[in-house]
Amino acid sequence: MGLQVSGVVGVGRGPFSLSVPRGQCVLLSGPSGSGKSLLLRMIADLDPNEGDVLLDGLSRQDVSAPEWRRRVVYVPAESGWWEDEVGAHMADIEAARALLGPMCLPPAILSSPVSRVSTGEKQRLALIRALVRKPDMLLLDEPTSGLDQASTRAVEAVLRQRLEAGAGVLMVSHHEEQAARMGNAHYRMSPHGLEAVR
Ligand SMILES: Nc1ncnc2c1ncn2[C@@H]1O[C@H](COP(=O)(O)OP(=O)(O)OP(=O)(O)O)[C@@H](O)[C@H]1O
Repeated sequence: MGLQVSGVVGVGRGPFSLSVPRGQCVLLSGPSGSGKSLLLRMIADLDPNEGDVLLDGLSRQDVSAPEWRRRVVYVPAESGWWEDEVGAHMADIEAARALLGPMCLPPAILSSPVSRVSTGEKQRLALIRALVRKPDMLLLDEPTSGLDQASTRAVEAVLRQRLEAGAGVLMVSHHEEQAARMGNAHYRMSPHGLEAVR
């Protein structure tokens, strides 16, 4: 059970193979520009690619693209916002409200204009936006980069709850300590492809 990626090639890269069992957090590190974001985007089927990607044995070819991206959600390092107000982006406003405290965010932030929200707040709100859609797999691109220690620990605690509830996480991170705290497995992206660190 979980995510199985086999022989994925695209944008002149790969083949990449890895697995993310449910309940586990898999870390992905590697030099800037080595293709970590590209791999997450290919798994979410946001960039052209070929190869087998299965969730709990179900091939992504057998579900619609929007349904695949709801189940296997990609959260970029910098998310796009298209409405004026933060709350208008949340598919489930009550579920979003319930996550504000655990993410160290003030209750009033859902009614704030996006333009008044800080970069670190937007980063956590983008994660909340993804979480309220109840994905099975979270593909997170540096979800705590630039956050202070308290906010980083808060995000990690929320992710740990999701892992305990049976979700899987594939997360780009450059922090060794975070890998030790969160990662059940760790891959490094190198010019030769993915290398298992542990
Ligand atoms: N759709 C695309 N088509 C072709 N090349 C792309 C595409 N998207 C990104 N690239 C290129 O692929 C390379 C890898 O980019 P990517 O964003 O995946 O790196 P990264 O490992 O996530 O880097 P960083 O740690 O700096 O975020 C870059 O040189 C980038 O310009």
